Amino acid sequence: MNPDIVRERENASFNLELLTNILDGGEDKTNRRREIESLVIGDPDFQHEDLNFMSRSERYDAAVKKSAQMILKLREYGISDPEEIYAYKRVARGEFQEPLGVHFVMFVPTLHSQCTPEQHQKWVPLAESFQMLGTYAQTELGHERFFDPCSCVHRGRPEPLDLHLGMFLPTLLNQSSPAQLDAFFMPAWNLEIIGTYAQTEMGHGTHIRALETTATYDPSTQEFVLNSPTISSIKWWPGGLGKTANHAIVLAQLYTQGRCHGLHAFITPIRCMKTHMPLPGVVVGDIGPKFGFDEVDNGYLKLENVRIPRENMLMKYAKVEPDGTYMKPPSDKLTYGTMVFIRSMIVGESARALSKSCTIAIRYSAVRHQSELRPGEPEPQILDYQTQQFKLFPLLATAFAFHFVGQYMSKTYHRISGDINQGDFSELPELHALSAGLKAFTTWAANAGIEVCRMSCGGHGYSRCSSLPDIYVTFTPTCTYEGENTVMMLQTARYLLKSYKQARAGQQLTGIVSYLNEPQSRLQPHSVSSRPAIVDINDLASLVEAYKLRAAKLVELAAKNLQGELQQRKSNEDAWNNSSIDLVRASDAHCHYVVVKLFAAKLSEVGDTAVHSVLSTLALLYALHGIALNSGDFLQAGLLNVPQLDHISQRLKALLSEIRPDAVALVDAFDYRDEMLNSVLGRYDGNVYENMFEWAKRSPLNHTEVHESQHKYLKPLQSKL
Ligand SMILES: CC(C)(COP(=O)(O)OP(=O)(O)OC[C@H]1O[C@@H](n2cnc3c(N)ncnc32)[C@H](O)[C@@H]1OP(=O)(O)O)[C@@H](O)C(=O)NCCC(=O)NCCSC(=O)CCCC(=O)O
Ligand SMILES: Cc1cc2nc3c(=O)[nH]c(=O)nc-3n(C[C@H](O)[C@H](O)[C@H](O)COP(=O)(O)OP(=O)(O)OC[C@H]3O[C@@H](n4cnc5c(N)ncnc54)[C@H](O)[C@@H]3O)c2cc1C
Repeated sequence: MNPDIVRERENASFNLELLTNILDGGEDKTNRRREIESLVIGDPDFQHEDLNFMSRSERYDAAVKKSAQMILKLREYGISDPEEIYAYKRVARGEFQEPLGVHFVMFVPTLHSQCTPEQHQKWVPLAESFQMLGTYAQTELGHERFFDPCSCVHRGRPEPLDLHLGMFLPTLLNQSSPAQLDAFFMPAWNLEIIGTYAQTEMGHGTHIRALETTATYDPSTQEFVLNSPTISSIKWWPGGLGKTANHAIVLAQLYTQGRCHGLHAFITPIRCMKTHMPLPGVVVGDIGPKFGFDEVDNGYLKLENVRIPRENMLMKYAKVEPDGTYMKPPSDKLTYGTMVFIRSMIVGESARALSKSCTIAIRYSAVRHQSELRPGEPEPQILDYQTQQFKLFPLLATAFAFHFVGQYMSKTYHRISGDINQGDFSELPELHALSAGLKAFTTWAANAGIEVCRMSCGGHGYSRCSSLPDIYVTFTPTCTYEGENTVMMLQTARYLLKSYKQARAGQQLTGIVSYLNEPQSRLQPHSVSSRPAIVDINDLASLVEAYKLRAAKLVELAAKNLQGELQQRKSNEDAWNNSSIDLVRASDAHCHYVVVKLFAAKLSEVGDTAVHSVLSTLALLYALHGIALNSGDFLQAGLLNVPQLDHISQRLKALLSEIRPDAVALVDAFDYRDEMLNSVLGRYDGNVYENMFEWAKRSPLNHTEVHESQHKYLKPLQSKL
């Protein structure tokens, strides 16, 4: 063990095990998680060469193999609790995505949430399916509960089966009639059906109302005919589509009786279940190498008059009768349910990606010595530089904040989606607004934070042995997929503005936007001199209040600007576009408030004094750092005065020093085993240099002493010059 890192751990002011228990949700949960992680770590079937030294094809191969092994072993061990499945997969996958991800997390849940009782009768009876479930049946949970797709949503490294687990299965679960569930869920669960979620097209990802794929109902054969009418309508991006999947949930414009009824979901067989060859009329393949996601075969799909039975339309909400009569869903946004689900889960993924990056960067900073602080003295640990602390500790605080927000988002999703399943759609708009905004807010912050962590490791951060480049390329698409972040912020803004208008009209708001009801007088702008600053920079409750007032102020500002535009210009749409910078700013402030509020609220649940103290320091750091970064907003809202800015900056420095002795213990509390971090820089024992040397020796370029290019090009060149 590296002596620096040993000393760091000895200096910790709190019992890190207690903090780990808080992060896990209890001591029992920590113990069980560790038990499960050990199942993978001790399993020779999961030992393999570092994927960094493999070609893309080899990585895809290894990822599919790993997915298959994981599924078999989970069933063999009888691990069925979603959190336990998640814990198992987290280690088995390391930084790699799971090829079956979207099958389980998007495909099956979509089926589940979109089937009708009539379809239920037609397909294999439910009970038979449960018998086939084996250990899952033993839990005696309701059909919607025995499989929790949350267990499959986690973005380590991508794998080809991710879309099957991540979107295909969840969509199955969310949108199938019970009959469809019986027909498709078990084959999907048993991987006879490997599904993906094919929504995005080459021409449109965001504006899904403009998708061009058509599904035209033919009553004479009771089939839908699927077509990709243009080049831009080719499905593009779905994970696992290129090589792995044999079915896709295809989102297409439904035509029946000569009318278009908008976007609906259709289970579409794309490859023969025996030979895996593409079916007639199906043109399918891999879209080629990307920024990351090497293990995943993101694919294209062109449909040429592909016929599927009427029963393959997911009909829990909208329906097409045999004669072609269309029946509307209770809400046309229910087709979007899978996206809301994944967005909610991505919030927790932001916390994980950032906490891993902080673990690597902070451990490395504790063992890396560089430059001189005081002449003649040994080189200090780079963690002793104030600037290094300023880079890393606010991110550490952010990782904790997002962890708690992720827990909240997951709970809220389950609560509201439970109501939706019971036919109560009243909280759907709030769920959509919250999940869209927090998905964008947390992924943007984590994405930027991972890169800061990488840079803070100097040159070695650039090496793949640090794992930081992998974490970055794997995580960064969360800012784009499941709803591009700016677009998501604008969706949240739409809800905020609607709520603001309702509040102005005297309506009592509930939920997270209820602060918009507070007396307008508190929100009037005051000149700094005429109004005492309300922020007590040492009091978290006061800071939460300041974030709330800032959010209210920015929502009001956006609303006024929009109103101003409307008075000057012609259409709502132009006015919206001309106010969209303000709208995104308002959403951002709203989300920031939610995060600070939830972090502060978490503290009240912490009993242990030492853990409470260190978490309070982090919460204060998070809140004050956010104010420093956005000081213009707080000044503009009259919540802060200029002298206070200097106090904040002094207080921030003091907080960095307070956190310094606990920094390594704080990242240890995230409890990532080396096998999960897969980072030479982030090793628990801190023995970085010798292991970096060993790692480099395994590079394929070192397999021979002299590379063949010497003989092929350089020697001949030398002889010519
Ligand atoms: C941008 C929008 C939201 C716009 O939709 P729209 O129908 O044009 O809506 P609008 O006119 O702006 O608003 C109409 C109304 O619909 C509401 N709404 C919009 N989305 C939802 C929702 N999900 N749940 C509940 N409600 C929703 C809006 O709030 C509006 O409500 P309102 O009229 O204000 O009451 C939509 O098109 C969208 O969600 N685009 C993003 C596409 C996306 O997320 N694609 C994901 C593809 S799968 C993927 O990326 C997999 C990743 C890989 C992996 O996970 O591994
Ligand atoms: C790794 C990866 C995996 C994916 N997996 C899947 C999958 O499994 N299944 C699937 O169906 N799709 C998948 N996708 C596609 C993904 O969902 C889309 O790329 C995403 O929804 C964004 O849409 P877009 O590409 O059309 O971006 P665009 O909408 O073209 O965005 C480009 C720019 O335009 C801006 N913009 C667009 N509309 C607006 C607006 N209304 N207001 C303001 N600005 C706007 C955006 O902010 C952005 O800056 C995947 C993508 C990636 C990268």
